[in-house]
Amino acid sequence: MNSYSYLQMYQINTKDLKSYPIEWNKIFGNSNKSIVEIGFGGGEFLVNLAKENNNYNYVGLETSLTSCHKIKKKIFQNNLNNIQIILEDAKFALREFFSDNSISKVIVNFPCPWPKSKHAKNRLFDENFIDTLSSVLEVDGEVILTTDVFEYASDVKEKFLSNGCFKVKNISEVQQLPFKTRYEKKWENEGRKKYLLIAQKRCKKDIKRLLEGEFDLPHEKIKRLDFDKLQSLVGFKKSSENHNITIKDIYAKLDGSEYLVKVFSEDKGYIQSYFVNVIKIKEGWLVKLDDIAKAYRTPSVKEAVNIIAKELEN
Ligand SMILES: C[S@@+](CC[C@H](N)C(=O)[O-])C[C@H]1O[C@@H](n2cnc3c(N)ncnc32)[C@H](O)[C@@H]1O
Repeated sequence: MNSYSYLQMYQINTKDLKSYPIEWNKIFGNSNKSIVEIGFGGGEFLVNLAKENNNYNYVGLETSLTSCHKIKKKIFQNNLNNIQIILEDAKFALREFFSDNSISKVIVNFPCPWPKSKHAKNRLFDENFIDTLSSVLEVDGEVILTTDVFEYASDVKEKFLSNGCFKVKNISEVQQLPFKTRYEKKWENEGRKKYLLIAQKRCKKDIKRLLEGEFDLPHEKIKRLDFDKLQSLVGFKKSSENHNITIKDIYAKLDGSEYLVKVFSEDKGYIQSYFVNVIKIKEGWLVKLDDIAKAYRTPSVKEAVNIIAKELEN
């Protein structure tokens, strides 16, 4: 194996899956329970945890590609086969990729606190996320949050209590984590304190997932293509209670046999940017979700393919 081949390993290509939630026991080839770390950063905590205890499967969720590369190097160097990672927003990933009652612990070390109220929507712990935790954790399963911001810990504690499905221990000050992380070192150097919050699941709320079940690539056939109609789609917007769709632009292949429609869509706050292809085929034109710049086949993505086909057909 050359020195960078490990970059292809340990990461699930979640957009390629044919069904959701993910069957983790098939991925790991065992019946162990799962522990999930959100925002693993340099990967110090998750890798050491996985080295120490082989009785669990470990899944790391991160939005930073650099962090994913860093942890893969550590997993490879330690020859671990009990960690998989996903490059994705944890609010989406925890809800869509894990079935009910399937996780033993969710660990979050030093999440970004987003202290300004205008940035509050970026905070990890919101009401929907706590509903997700109440579904995906097993009964008695725990959320273990460490933060350097006491107000953040108290705000999260209040949210767990108002959800009603969690028993929450008092926030305590901790001296050090079992494995030191990059941010723990950073805050220690600045003399900041660390606070621990543990919430234990007691009951379950039902959540609606966007991706449950089996998925095919959405596609529609149309007989003729009116180029003026295609062009007029730029700027098209559709908003409904649960999703929004905007057509941003259209790109053409030089020989006119294929067009790429650039779409932004949002499902319950989850935003995707992707392409819908309009391709010449023998019997007319095929409108389908582009399979190179991939998107999850959420309701808004399926609707975008249908809308484009319908508008072109009219
Ligand atoms: C302050 S750093 C802490 C990193 C690490 N836990 C540590 O203690 O060194 C927060 C990390 O969370 C990640 N992150 C932020 N929002 C996220 C989200 N919604 N889903 C997954 N990861 C997220 C960031 O990319 C970043 O690596």
